[in-house]
Amino acid sequence: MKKNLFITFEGPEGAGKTTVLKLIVERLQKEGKEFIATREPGGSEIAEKIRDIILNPAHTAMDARTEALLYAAARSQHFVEKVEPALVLGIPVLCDRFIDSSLAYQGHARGLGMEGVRSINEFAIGDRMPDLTILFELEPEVGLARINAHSEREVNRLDVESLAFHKKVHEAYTLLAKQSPERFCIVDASKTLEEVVENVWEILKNEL
Ligand SMILES: Nc1ncnc2c1ncn2[C@@H]1O[C@H](COP(=O)(O)OP(=O)(O)OP(=O)(O)O)[C@@H](O)[C@H]1O
Ligand SMILES: Cc1cn([C@H]2C[C@H](O)[C@@H](COP(=O)(O)O)O2)c(=O)[nH]c1=O
Repeated sequence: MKKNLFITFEGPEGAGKTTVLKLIVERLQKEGKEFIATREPGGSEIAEKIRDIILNPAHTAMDARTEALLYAAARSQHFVEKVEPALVLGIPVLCDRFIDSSLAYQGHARGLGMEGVRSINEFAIGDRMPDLTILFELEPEVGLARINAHSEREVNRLDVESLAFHKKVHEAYTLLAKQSPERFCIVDASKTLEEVVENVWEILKNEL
């Protein structure tokens, strides 16, 4: 049976992706599994620098196309430097956000169109899609309330978009999951953190 080597975590702001991934990483390490965990935008030195430019709240003048191209540039660098080499060696990769974030945020919520954004990403990374995507399903209001409740979290340029924008992001994820049911696995992220971690673990434990 083909192994799902390239696994991405997706979903709206504050859905718990980063927190859950950290806890899953601890479990996998305890079990002595070989894998890498990474994130987008970022995950490599150059891509982290691009992340700083994209997410800087002072960059209010950033054009939507510039934004989409910078995400794709960061993805290309991260993919070539970190993701692809691991996959070639058969090492599983767990990635906090990937191309679906661009389709949802830049393609749908920013209104650039999913097909245009898909095509610049094809230029960036070819046709390599994740094997499995865990979608953290959560109403945007709940996710935004979670991140606003934690004042220590750095607020980025996308966080402060309108509720209407975040509703579009949520709508896009629902659409993407419907378009590719063979790849998406939906987790109810409104449950307690412990429950969500268990649900994700159930999905992943046989994959890695
Ligand atoms: N199931 C949960 N119930 C309640 N709070 C949660 C849950 N999961 C995570 N949180 C809290 O919500 C906040 C946001 O979580 P986290 O940063 O992991 O989300 P995220 O999906 O990575 O968000 P973003 O994409 O915006 O960075 C954190 O303070 C975290 O402790
Ligand atoms: C990969 C990617 C991300 N985004 C957005 C989504 C979030 O608002 C930020 C990343 O912050 P996080 O705390 O690391 O989740 O960037 C995007 O709009 N497009 C993308 O391709």
